[in-house]
Amino acid sequence: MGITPTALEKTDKHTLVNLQEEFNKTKIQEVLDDLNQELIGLKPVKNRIREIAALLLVDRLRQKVGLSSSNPGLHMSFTGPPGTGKTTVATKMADILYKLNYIKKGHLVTVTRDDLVGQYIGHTAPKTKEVLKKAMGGVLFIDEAYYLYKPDNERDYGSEAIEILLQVMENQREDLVIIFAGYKEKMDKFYASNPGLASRVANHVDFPEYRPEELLKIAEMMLQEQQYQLTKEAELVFLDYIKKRMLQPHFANARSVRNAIDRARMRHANRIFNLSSKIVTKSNLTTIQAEDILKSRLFNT
Ligand SMILES: Nc1ncnc2c1ncn2[C@@H]1O[C@H](COP(=O)(O)OP(=O)(O)OP(=O)(O)O)[C@@H](O)[C@H]1O
Repeated sequence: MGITPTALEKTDKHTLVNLQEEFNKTKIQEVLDDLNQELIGLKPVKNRIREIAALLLVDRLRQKVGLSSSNPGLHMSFTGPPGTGKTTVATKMADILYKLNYIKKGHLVTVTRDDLVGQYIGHTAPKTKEVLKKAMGGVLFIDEAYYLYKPDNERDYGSEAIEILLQVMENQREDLVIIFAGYKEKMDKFYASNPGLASRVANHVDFPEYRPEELLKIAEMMLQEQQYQLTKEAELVFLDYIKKRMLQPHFANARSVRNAIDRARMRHANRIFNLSSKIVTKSNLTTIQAEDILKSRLFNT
């Protein structure tokens, strides 16, 4: 079709070389490796982020060699229960977008409804615009985004904030990426009530709830970072603790695990402090024992 096989081959070869070079240049692999190392589990999320990164990279490359670019939508939706790594992954996503030159600064600004919506007439627009100003050049992460929309209250100022966000999403695509986050079911309802907004959110990532064994691994990783470890017995007790905690109200996955660890460290310190011998070994200082966890009120009920 006008192109000789040799010419086509040459172009193909040329493009292939560019892809590899471009990929190396962006240092995206480092971000993906960090993501892999820092977060336990989350396989589907990690795969999805890799897919999005690949799409964005290929699109950049197509632009470079003069091919049509589909102009990929950059706004995203991260759904899942609290403490499942949405904010952590959003930080990495911001870095990827920055490295691919889609945004100029690459920082993450995390907000909730209260940061965007005022309580009185005339307060919402300046509040939302102030947040947008801070987030320009980076990623705006709106946690529990569905609280922006209150269908029962016609005069709620949340819709004013949504209007402003919509304008920015459409007109300043070069400067700002928005990630809407929250529970899946509530987000689905939010999108259904705001089709204009939904149509501008191109990438959806769903964060699954962690299994107890994954939460134990997360705990062990967090402890290791702080140079602590669990005894074998403490491991089993902690797993038991997690299973009990999951059934309690306000359970927030890895965040609840982090809080539990903080409390276990407190009890550990107390135990060490009360030891009859005031000479302690390094192992005393680093080892969390079963009793440090068993003293949690969860085991007294
Ligand atoms: N898979 C994981 N491996 C290791 N640490 C994790 C993992 N998931 C979450 N964490 C840690 O748990 C804490 C909470 O995670 P993060 O804030 O990213 O969750 P979130 O889904 O954004 O929660 P929320 O929506 O409630 O703000 C962070 O300290 C994070 O490092």
